[in-house]
Amino acid sequence: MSAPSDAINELPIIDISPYMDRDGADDSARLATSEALHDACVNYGFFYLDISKFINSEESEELARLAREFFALPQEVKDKISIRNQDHARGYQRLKENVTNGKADNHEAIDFYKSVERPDRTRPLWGENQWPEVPEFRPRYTQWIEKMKMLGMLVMEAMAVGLGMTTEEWDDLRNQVDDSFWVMRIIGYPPLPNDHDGFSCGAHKDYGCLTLLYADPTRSALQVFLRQSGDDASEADDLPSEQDTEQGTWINADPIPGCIVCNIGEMWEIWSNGLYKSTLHRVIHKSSNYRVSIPFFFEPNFAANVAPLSAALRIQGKDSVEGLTDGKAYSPVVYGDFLLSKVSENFATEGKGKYD
Ligand SMILES: O=C(O)CCC(=O)C(=O)O
Ligand SMILES: [Fe+2]
Repeated sequence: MSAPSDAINELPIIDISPYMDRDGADDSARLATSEALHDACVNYGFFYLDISKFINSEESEELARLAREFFALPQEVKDKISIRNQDHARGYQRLKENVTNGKADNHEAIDFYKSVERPDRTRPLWGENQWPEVPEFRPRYTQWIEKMKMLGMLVMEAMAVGLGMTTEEWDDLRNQVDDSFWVMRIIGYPPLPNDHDGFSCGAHKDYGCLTLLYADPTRSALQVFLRQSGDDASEADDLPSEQDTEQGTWINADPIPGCIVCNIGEMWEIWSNGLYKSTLHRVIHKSSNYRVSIPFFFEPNFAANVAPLSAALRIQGKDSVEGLTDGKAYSPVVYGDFLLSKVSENFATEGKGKYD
């Protein structure tokens, strides 16, 4: 397998500040951000978001420090908040407890989901979050969740403009994400031995809406699969090939100071009727340090009915899904049903509900 190339010159960097600073930025700055997002979603499905005006680096570094403090605890202390005590989704998962493409992932993690009104730990995903007893952990991460929810909403609005949606169309889309059934994972990656042919996290697509990933400065860990232009997306859908393929290459998406990595999940692929790509990615971490990453999955509302958007169909020269005669429209899904079907597959085979 050839070494992945450096993504820094390949994945675009998008400044979201025109959408954060309503008074300071003019319409043309916002439009430039939206157009850049549109291009990035058509061509890559992955990009860097410059959030330096929104989050200072000490804040995210402190999250990584708190995560390390938890992962360094004895196994039996970490197991006290195991997913097995709850709904098999919320809580701690041991090293290699997660499986992707039939292989154990070389990481441990804690998952948190949006709280539900009447928790029931016997119902998949419907339990309560379990917080480590590490001092400051809960308030710091709670603050992060609030910021990521706000950021997710701004990126959604900017993407709606990039897709050419009218104000009414954006109102409809906003109603599908304004009570986001978000997920936050805190992941710890010990190094993979150099001669190991496994994965820290196997190749997968995220299946929701937007992933907002803060990762510590470790390089050469997260890799993104870029298709060669002109390839038919459906060919690459059959991957997850873990090998280099004819159709594309794996590139590194190394952290850039002041930026987070953002990628779109399968819900955006449906909304955009395939115009936007949900892109395969994986983690191979072989450096000597313990890596920490914190993906925040900004998702649709649990009850959202996700279907191709008129704005995407207009770009594709199709007036409406009903009018399509070639049958090439993505099928709608109710987000919560889709999520449960993914998680229950894991319940059946693994006795647990891994998020992705
Ligand atoms: O750790 C990373 O960089 C990526 C993790 C990831 O892709 C995921 O949790 O979905
Ligand atoms: Fe992912």
